Amino acid sequence: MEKKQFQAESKRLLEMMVNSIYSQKEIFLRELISNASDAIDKMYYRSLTDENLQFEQDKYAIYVQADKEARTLTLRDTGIGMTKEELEANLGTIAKSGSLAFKKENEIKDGHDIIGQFGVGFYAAFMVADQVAVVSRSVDSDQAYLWQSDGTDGYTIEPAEKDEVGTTITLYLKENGEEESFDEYLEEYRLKQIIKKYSDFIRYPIKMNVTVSKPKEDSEEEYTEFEEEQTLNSMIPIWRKNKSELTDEDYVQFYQDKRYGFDKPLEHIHVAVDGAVRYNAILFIPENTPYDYYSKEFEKGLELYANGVLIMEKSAELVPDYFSFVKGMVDSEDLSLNISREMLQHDRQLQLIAKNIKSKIKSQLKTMLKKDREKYDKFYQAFGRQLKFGVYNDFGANKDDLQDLLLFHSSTENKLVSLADYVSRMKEDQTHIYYATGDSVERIAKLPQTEMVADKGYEILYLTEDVDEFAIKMLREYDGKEFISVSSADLKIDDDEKAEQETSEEDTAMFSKMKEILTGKVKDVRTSKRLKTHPVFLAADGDITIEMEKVLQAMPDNQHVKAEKVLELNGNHDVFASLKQAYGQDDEKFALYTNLLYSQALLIEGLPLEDPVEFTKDMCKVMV
Ligand SMILES: Nc1ncnc2c1ncn2[C@@H]1O[C@H](COP(=O)(O)OP(=O)(O)OP(=O)(O)O)[C@@H](O)[C@H]1O
Repeated sequence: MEKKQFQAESKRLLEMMVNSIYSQKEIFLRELISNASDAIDKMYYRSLTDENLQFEQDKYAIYVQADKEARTLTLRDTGIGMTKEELEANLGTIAKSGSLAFKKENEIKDGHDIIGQFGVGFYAAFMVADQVAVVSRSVDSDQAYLWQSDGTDGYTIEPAEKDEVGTTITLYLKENGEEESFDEYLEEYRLKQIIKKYSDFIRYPIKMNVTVSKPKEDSEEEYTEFEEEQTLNSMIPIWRKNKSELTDEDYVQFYQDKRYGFDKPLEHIHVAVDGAVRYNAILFIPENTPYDYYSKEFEKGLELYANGVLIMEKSAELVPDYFSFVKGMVDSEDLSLNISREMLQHDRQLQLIAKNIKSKIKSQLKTMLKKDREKYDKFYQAFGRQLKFGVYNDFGANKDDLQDLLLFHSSTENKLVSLADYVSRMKEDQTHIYYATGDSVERIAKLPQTEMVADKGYEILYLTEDVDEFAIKMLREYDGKEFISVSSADLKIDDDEKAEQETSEEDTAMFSKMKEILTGKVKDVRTSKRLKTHPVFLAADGDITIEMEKVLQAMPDNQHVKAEKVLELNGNHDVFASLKQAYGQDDEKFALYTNLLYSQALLIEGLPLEDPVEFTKDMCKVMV
């Protein structure tokens, strides 16, 4: 059977490609510069085997020049150039990559400097130009050729004049339309911006004549303008340098040049991995919380480079949410890019890198916590909240990774403490980790429910942020020790006091009466095992504590989740005696006392009084 070739309608294909592959037109410049860099790299590789060819690094450069009058943008390189046949094959055939072929022919396994592989990047020029002229002279030929095309009607090739080996590409920019202007690609600042963004780390200098103004010699107010050739890219990616060559200032400079933040980095992590996946990364932990950090506007992610060429400005997949404060970049030669280089084909490599990065950040933070506590405290102040969200989110999937990075206020220490610190200080008879919640350390320290635990000499973690208790509940335990709130019904303290406070039958009847008075407000009334000097306290039975109720109520999608409140009374307090006296003798007084005790308990918990006017009236009744 006769086998037929597919016929490609090149014109249509080119049109489709030009208009659908790339999401941003500015990319054309990245593609042409990458081609120029590849062409110079090929000269380098050629010089390794060709004795007649000397590769002198400083002879090689890429020149960019705009001509506003002619509305042209020209790129010139001193690379390997193309013969007539190569022009035809490489620029006349879509998806034919001379660079990929070069890599294969020369068996360049570590040919990681060569960027091109798909054979389409060049055509990105037609997104901004309606006519492209390429004059090229190959290192293997004395004759130069001009390749020309309008991107729709094929191309022409004819002999041309060119003194030096290399390639000059001239783009005749499209006319400005109503919605689109192409003039921006003639503006110096714009070209500089695009080059800096995508091609900053191309290894050869990208040069442009730029207009500079200087004060005139004899006057400070008058300026003269003149042209100066400037190199626009930094060329050497600092992440490829050896760590020992770099100073802290170099990293700060990089952080600021890249505008990762307006602050200074608190810490940097320089990674060079050469294993199952090869990559370099420079990661930063900023000093300050970005103003929009805890808002929806904040976008996490690291810059992603493939061979020094920017692929993505914010690759979110590279950092987990709980480390979303980390800024920086990753460069890898092992990424399977898609044709536009804007995305990755499949993200196995990316996942590997992300996993690796996660553990690097974690271990760096652990080291900081251990070795430089002051710095860690600073970090924790800025981003600790995010770590706690990390413990809570995803149903606690990451809690093991994060639990050792958490810090909390403490009843016994005048500083934030880690869970490991706490456990190391636990008393011999202590089986649980105690915590108390409230708006501030000062307020928690005064809470009646902390009395008993504190009296036992047990340390109490003070949870002051809304997310704290949710994170603790998600952790459930640390090092085999369960967390327990000082407000919980059973404090797990075996004590004789328990026996002391057994409830008598008479008290039970009195509590039922109180429950009746407080219908809908409390689930139960009972004597407290934990109160020492205070008369009353509002406990919560069940999983939802009063602090959690407060947080949930404040959320926009308030689910009306309520804690099961229990009024606990101190049986040893004088107030309890007064209450007992009123019970059965003076119903009005008994109701008054009950309501007042309940209101006091609400106030201690930081809960709003249901009826402040009624409360003051009750107070007055007691006073007169
Ligand atoms: N400035 C140049 N000097 C020498 N050869 C070039 C130049 N520009 C392009 N070429 C040749 O043309 C081929 C096609 O270029 P094109 O940009 O379309 O694809 P590519 O660079 O190979 O791959 P990619 O689509 O991944 O960028 C290149 O592989 C290269 O052989």
